[in-house]
Amino acid sequence: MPASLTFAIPKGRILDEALPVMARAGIDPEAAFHDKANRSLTFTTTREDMRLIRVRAFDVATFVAHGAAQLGIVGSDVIAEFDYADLYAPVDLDIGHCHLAVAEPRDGTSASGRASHLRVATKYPNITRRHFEARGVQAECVKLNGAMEIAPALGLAGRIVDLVSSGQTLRDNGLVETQHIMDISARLIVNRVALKTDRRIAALVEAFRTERQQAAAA
Ligand SMILES: Nc1ncnc2c1ncn2[C@@H]1O[C@H](COP(=O)(O)OP(=O)(O)OP(=O)(O)O)[C@@H](O)[C@H]1O
Ligand SMILES: O=P(O)(O)OC[C@H]1O[C@H](OP(=O)(O)OP(=O)(O)O)[C@H](O)[C@@H]1O
Repeated sequence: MPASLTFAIPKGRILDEALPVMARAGIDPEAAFHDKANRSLTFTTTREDMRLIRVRAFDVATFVAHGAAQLGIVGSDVIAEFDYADLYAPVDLDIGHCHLAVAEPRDGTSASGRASHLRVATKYPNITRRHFEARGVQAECVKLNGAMEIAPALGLAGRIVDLVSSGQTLRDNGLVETQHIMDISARLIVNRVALKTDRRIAALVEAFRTERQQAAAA
């Protein structure tokens, strides 16, 4: 029996969309996975040689980049933020669509002239710094892990960089989008070394590619 493969999936909102894609690629978690009362983090699957781990979205990339998991599913926002050399994202799963944007108060309270130095609240300090640097602006990032939208009203930062989908969270918190940074969707990610050394990984990448082609043609 070959060594078990570990597939990391995020606990959050991508999960519901990811499960049917995984099922069509031949991976179904055991029934306990769907039991909300179950606190286990590791689950068996319909493949004898694969287990799933359910972790936070940012940690999916970390587990896969370090080879602790060989495969995973994560948003392209997380991939861009970490920029891990050992992480390869071969398949766009066409789920979890949203975009990353700069936003500021609708009433203009953050716009104090043409600032060359900004303070930005975000979960994405690396993407944010790169985005502003490319425009000749130095961004001082205040790292938050959620609820970025309340930062401007409380004076923590003049602007935020966060994910936007419907735009409702921005609207409900008196913010407007001022710059579109990048479109986001969820990707299959694999560890590069594992891809080179274990043929099962390449076969799984192919299974996900085929699943996407069939979904697009349907
Ligand atoms: N509003 C949205 N619409 C579509 N996709 C989104 C949206 N918000 C987040 N995503 C995608 O889902 C991923 C996980 O987001 P989610 O909000 O579930 O995680 P989280 O709760 O912020 O993370 P954590 O598990 O670390 O608390 C993001 O990395 C992004 O790719
Ligand atoms: O444009 P919208 O459709 O309103 O979606 C955007 C919101 O969705 C995400 O948050 P999430 O709901 O995942 O909560 P979080 O604060 O825990 O990240 C994101 O961080 C925004 O706050």
